[in-house]
Amino acid sequence: MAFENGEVSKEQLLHAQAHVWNHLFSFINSMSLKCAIELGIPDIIHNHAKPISLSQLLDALQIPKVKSHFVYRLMRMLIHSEFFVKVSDDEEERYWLTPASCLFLRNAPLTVTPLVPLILDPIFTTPFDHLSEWLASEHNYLSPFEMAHGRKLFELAGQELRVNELLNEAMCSDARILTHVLLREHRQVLEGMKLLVDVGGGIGTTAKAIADAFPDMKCIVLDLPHVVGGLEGTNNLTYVAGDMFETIPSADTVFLKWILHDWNDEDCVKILKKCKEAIDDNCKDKLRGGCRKVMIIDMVVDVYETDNNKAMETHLLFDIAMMSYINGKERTKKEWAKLFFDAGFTSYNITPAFGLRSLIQLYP
Ligand SMILES: C[S@@+](CC[C@H](N)C(=O)[O-])C[C@H]1O[C@@H](n2cnc3c(N)ncnc32)[C@H](O)[C@@H]1O
Ligand SMILES: O=c1cc(-c2ccc(O)cc2)oc2c(O)c(O)ccc12
Repeated sequence: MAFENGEVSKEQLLHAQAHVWNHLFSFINSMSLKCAIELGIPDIIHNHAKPISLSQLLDALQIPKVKSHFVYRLMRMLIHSEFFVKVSDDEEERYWLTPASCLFLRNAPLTVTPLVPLILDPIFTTPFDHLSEWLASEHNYLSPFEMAHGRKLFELAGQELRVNELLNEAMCSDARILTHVLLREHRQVLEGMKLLVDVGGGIGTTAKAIADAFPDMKCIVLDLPHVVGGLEGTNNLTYVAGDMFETIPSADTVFLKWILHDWNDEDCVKILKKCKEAIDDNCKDKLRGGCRKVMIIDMVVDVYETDNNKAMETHLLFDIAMMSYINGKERTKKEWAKLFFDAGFTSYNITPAFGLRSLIQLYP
């Protein structure tokens, strides 16, 4: 196909050019959002308790009037991206929140604000500068992240408190949303369990919510020493510092939320075999009984209709992100099934229970 010889129409040429512009400038979407969150615009509008005019917004931001037009343009961009809506009255246009900007209210129980400093921190964006070099290189770097920083992500998190905190806070905010849905909509999948181990459970947000909702269930959080070291458990919640590739405490249920997408197939099979040992060990202990299974919360790329383009884009973005941070991947139904059978499990079911993520239940 050539533009020069008239094979492609003038409209197609200009459409292609606009497509390129949109694509190359799309990082400005993230950066405009980051700017609004750093300025605290969602909280200002929320605290105002009714749609806010541009001049009221400038006053609250303590931004001089000479910059009014710049803030207007930032808001116009973010209205287009569906983070705010414009409400017009007789005098002037006013801004109000959307469901997406409500997720950025700092003190809201389900806030996602900690994702911004994580995903847009240079530690996490620099690996993308190394993507082509990594693909073309003969070095044995596991990921563009390792090529950029000379260390793997979880190694760096173990060495730099700031990175450890960025990761843990972001995971915690995700766990709050997930448990909100899990405990309201899918509570039955947890019923009857006596002992659950949350493998790579971070600082324990998910396990704590489950332990509080089921006081008769005992929960264990297994994670690396730099994550769980020094954390205090409760009556029915215990922290264990360890390595999931070595030992997973025995339990009737092993819970893996957003773990397997961090690892390649070979490592996933190793982890799943350890999970199977953990539930098989528990079976030998007849006193515990319970319902033996592994619960996985992760993406299944092809559970949605093929015409759900937005869901597909999110899956693809996560897939490239996981490849770049950690040599992980997002998997299709067929790829998941292979891991499960290679690890010795006999059956499984997939429920698209959490928006773009699914609940996979695996049975020995
Ligand atoms: C993507 S985070 C998921 C955290 C949590 N499951 C959640 O979804 O909120 C991955 C977690 O796995 C932990 N992790 C990485 N390698 C591990 C290992 N070898 N043994 C135990 N945990 C590990 C990390 O420290 C981190 O907390
Ligand atoms: O950098 C990240 C970000 C996430 C992430 C994205 C969306 C959420 O709602 C929460 C967290 O997840 C990551 C992850 O699982 C990982 O292993 C490495 C990096 C990140």
